[in-house]
Amino acid sequence: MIPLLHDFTGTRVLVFGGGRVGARRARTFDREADVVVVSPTFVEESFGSAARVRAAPEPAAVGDWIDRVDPAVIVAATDRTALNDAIATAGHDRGVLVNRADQAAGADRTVSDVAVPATVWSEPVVVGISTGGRSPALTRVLRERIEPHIEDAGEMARVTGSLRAALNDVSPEQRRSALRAVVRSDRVWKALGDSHTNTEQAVSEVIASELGETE
Ligand SMILES: C[C@@]1(CC(=O)O)c2cc3[nH]c(cc4nc(cc5[nH]c(cc(n2)[C@H]1CCC(=O)O)[C@@](C)(CC(=O)O)[C@@H]5CCC(=O)O)C(CC(=O)O)=C4CCC(=O)O)c(CCC(=O)O)c3CC(=O)O
Ligand SMILES: NC(=O)C1=CN([C@@H]2O[C@H](COP(=O)(O)OP(=O)(O)OC[C@H]3O[C@@H](n4cnc5c(N)ncnc54)[C@H](O)[C@@H]3O)[C@@H](O)[C@H]2O)C=CC1
Repeated sequence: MIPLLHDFTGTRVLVFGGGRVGARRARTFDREADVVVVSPTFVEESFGSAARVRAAPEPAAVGDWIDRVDPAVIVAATDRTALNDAIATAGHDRGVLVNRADQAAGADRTVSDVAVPATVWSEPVVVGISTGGRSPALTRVLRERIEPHIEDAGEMARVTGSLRAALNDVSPEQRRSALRAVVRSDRVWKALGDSHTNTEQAVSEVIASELGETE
């Protein structure tokens, strides 16, 4: 499976199942989409700002729910395999993305079947981790290990994003080498993680030394 990034802003996501997994999926998609969770019961856990609808649709009624909500993604997170099967089929029939929580999608997987990776955010940087459905326990541990390495990446992205725009009076080669020097600089990374150090100054010095050397 190849990871791709989707922008779900302005879309709806329909989750079937109000257990721990349904709640987790609701929180995942709540960052961008309007989430509706349909379930006869809901765990005592945050569902973000998702709308909770108390209902227990039978397999035959799933299509109507999808047509009414018109979601970009459907999540099958109920504890009933036959129902999750019906949800997946109804989603495939309508060309909607389907995420099944109860199986790592087998041989009959289609391009509409999507897996949810573990994610580490340092906005706007995001890291997704998957074991191809083989070992969610490993996915979780890898996520925990990666987290501390990503903490300052969002700030680095912002700093170098502004630099790309600001370095408009040098050649493309110089701009590239300056940006590469900054993202590789231990000094700049250290400054990002330390509120007492002036990041801008560290960046300026790295650039000056880099451009000085290449001129
Ligand atoms: C295929 C997938 C569904 C999909 O596509 O969305 C899937 C499927 C299943 N998970 C199961 C079990 C567990 N899942 C977790 C945790 C997470 N599982 C997640 C994703 C995925 N899980 C997708 C593939 C991800 C990949 O490719 O690696 C994460 C990343 C995201 C999330 O769920 O929000 C989240 C980590 C969040 C984090 O902490 O970062 C733990 C660990 C724990 O809880 O400590 C356990 C228990 C330990 C174990 O079993 O390993 C079972 C068996 C259920 C049973 O036994 O009944 C199935 C079904 C099956 O495999 O058949
Ligand atoms: N992806 C993952 O990380 C994991 C996946 N799983 C799988 O996902 C499934 C869900 O896991 P949990 O949330 O822990 O289970 P759970 O048993 O806590 O939740 C299942 C939810 O489905 C609801 N439900 C029952 N009938 C329904 C209907 N007709 N319509 C809508 N909702 C209905 C129940 O009321 C309950 O809220 C499990 O059966 C398991 O196979 C389990 C653990 C982790």
